[in-house]
Amino acid sequence: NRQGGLRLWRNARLVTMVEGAAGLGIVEKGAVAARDGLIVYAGAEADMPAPFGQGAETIDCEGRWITPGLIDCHTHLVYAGNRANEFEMRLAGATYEEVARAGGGIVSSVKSLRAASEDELVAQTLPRLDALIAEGVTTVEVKSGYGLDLDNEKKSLRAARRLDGERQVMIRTTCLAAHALPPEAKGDKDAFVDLVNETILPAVAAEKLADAVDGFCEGIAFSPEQVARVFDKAKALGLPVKLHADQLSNLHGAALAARYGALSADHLEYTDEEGAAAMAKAGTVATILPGAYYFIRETKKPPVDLFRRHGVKMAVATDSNPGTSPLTSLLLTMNMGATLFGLTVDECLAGITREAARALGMLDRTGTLEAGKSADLAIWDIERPAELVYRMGFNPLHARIWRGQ
Ligand SMILES: O=C(O)CC[C@@H]1NC(=O)NC1=O
Ligand SMILES: [Fe+3]
Repeated sequence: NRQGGLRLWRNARLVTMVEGAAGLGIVEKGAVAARDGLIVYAGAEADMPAPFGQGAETIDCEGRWITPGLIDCHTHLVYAGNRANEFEMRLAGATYEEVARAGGGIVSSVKSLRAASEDELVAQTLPRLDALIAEGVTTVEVKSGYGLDLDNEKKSLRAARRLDGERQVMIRTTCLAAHALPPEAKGDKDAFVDLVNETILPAVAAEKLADAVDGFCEGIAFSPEQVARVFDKAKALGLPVKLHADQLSNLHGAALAARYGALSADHLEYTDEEGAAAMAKAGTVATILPGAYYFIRETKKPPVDLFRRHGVKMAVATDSNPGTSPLTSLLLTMNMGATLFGLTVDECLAGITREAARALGMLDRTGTLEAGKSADLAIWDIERPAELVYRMGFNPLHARIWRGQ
């Protein structure tokens, strides 16, 4: 019989990601014990208190590496249809403006989402979620942002919430109603922000459909002033904020996010030193999204050196979305972060575990191999952790454990 459902993974090499430990917090000859979905021990097998060994269901990991379950802390995973046609148009030389005039861009995803039922959204999202899960992802953040009216934003967030009923995964949802202007808004951004603040956010908060609120601070989207109005409302509703900031220009979105104590500011290609310093002071995580940079052939890289110098924590995520980052591999995302932006192996692995958990306000529950946290593990057929960043398009996952199962 198993002692109180105790499970023990032994004879492993641990990437604990423990804060403050040197590098990856590696423990050779390590073991992880879990009971009722929580880690009760993670460390050297020789130091493990005796009770955790007795009566446990024991798995010999045969020297394999164990990391925390991976966390994709920035996705737009719930959407309908796709925009491969735009991709072809752009390859044929069409500009973004020509694509937009042809009905492309975010607006085309809005039309597709509005035409899809909640069930259809779930069905179309599951294959993308399965691709992430196949690589050991145990927590995924999912944004709305293609509904842009009350019913369709709620439909999107309900579909996102349903994902953790369909799969063994932790889903965190974010309301990104301030993503783009819907056609019916006829260019009136301030009136749309009123709709977001007076109609959408209160209803989303009342039904607990979102764990955070996000916005797109950009010339083609919303100004810092308009984002500030949305953030004031989010704060009034008791919801944490995050921001798509300084992606295509420097509107000082990073500093704005920091001023609101945002969990994270994301993209950040055009962020300056003042923004980095403000983020460091506020503890706002910099979420690096190399997939979008790569896919839209951006040339301005996020200021990784400034983040390092100012001690800004960095997360790494897929930004999985149909327009600028149709990417569903967190492993490939790490390779892009290293190859394109010079992130180190340690920064990439921290970026999809501990720092991704921090960007979701979930560091108390996951992101490292420590007692008391959810027993979310990924077990790998690799000789050294760098292999998880080095390869492009190869998945060395041996086993994925979510809440001890
Ligand atoms: O093109 C799309 O569908 C989303 C684009 C995506 N959203 C955002 O705020 N920045 C982006 O790159
Ligand atoms: Fe995004």
